[in-house]
Amino acid sequence: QSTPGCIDVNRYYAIHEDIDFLASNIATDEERSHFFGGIVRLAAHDFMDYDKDDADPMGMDGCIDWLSRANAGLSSIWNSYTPLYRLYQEKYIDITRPDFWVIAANAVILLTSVNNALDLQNTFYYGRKERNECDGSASRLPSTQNCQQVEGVFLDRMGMKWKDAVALLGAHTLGRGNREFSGHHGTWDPTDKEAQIFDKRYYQELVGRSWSPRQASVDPPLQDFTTGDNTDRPKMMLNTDICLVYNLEQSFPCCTRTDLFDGSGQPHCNTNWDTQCSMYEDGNSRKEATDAVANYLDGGDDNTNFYEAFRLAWFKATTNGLADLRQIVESC
Ligand code: HEM
Repeated sequence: QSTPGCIDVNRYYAIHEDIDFLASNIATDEERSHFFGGIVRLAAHDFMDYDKDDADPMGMDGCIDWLSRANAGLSSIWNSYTPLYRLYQEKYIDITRPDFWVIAANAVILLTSVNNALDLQNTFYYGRKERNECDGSASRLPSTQNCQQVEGVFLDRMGMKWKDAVALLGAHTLGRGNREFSGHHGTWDPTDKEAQIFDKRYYQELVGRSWSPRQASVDPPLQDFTTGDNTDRPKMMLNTDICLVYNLEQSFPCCTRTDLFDGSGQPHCNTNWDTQCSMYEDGNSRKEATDAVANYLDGGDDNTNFYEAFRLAWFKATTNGLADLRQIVESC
């Protein structure tokens, strides 16, 4: 019998097996991509409320403001009826909620990474404390409006670098947005199958396609970017994704690749938007974001640069401000 709350290697990977099993019971690619993506998003929404300069820094504490619009959709992953929640209740209740969320996300990342190459066990630490009230946490979460949101969360409050922010946003390669949750509908990757693979596809999509502005919703008014034929399942990028490479403050409304045409000479950009989005010039601090994108794209199909940057950024984000964390042990 293991010590309550203790996490050893067996237990850590047992959670991986359980999540793999839950995923295998999901009937469609669309739902499975949301299951994977939703688990990673859940952990991210817990750590993105960290503010190093506030008397109550928050961060990973298992506390989400469930009533806030910023968190809409997370309850389809975590509430008393969901398989993940039930798994926790039945087998892992002695582990704190934030520790469990990180392990669950680590499991998704390992299971969905190419050749199961991104194992985050060596950089996993446990012992996070959980809380049930975190008033004001949702006001620290980023909206999808512009790059200042990205800077506010990752650089100003979480104390990270652009390369970390860009690596973390690469997680948008998993899962989808839903019109009933955030109002931004579609996937960053071209298919629901690809939205279940944790790889550098997000960056390839970001720089490789003509993204044109789209009105995502009228009420509330939301704008994002889309590409191609959207009849059955839209593809999307948020302003906070596009702005890692393109200077929207300077050139919006614009299309990201006015140089791409189809076989009959028609531009890939939506014909309403024929202005080219500009890129950041040397000296602009956001150029660091673009350089990070280029770095993660390096090496053909090899994901090493992205994986190693993600490992570091994820470690920082999931341990930010926390002391007394412990490495998992061989045996409890
Ligand atoms: C500027 C920061 C961010 C913004 C503005 C943002 C915004 C969004 C939005 C609007 C959605 C769609 C939600 C829905 O409709 O269900 C979403 C989904 C998602 N986000 Fe983010 N996000 C950010 C950062 C992150 C980070 C740091 C991670 C993880 C490291 C992450 C992982 C995901 C994943 C995996 C999904 C898909 C969820 C699903 O399939 O249900 N996001 N994000």
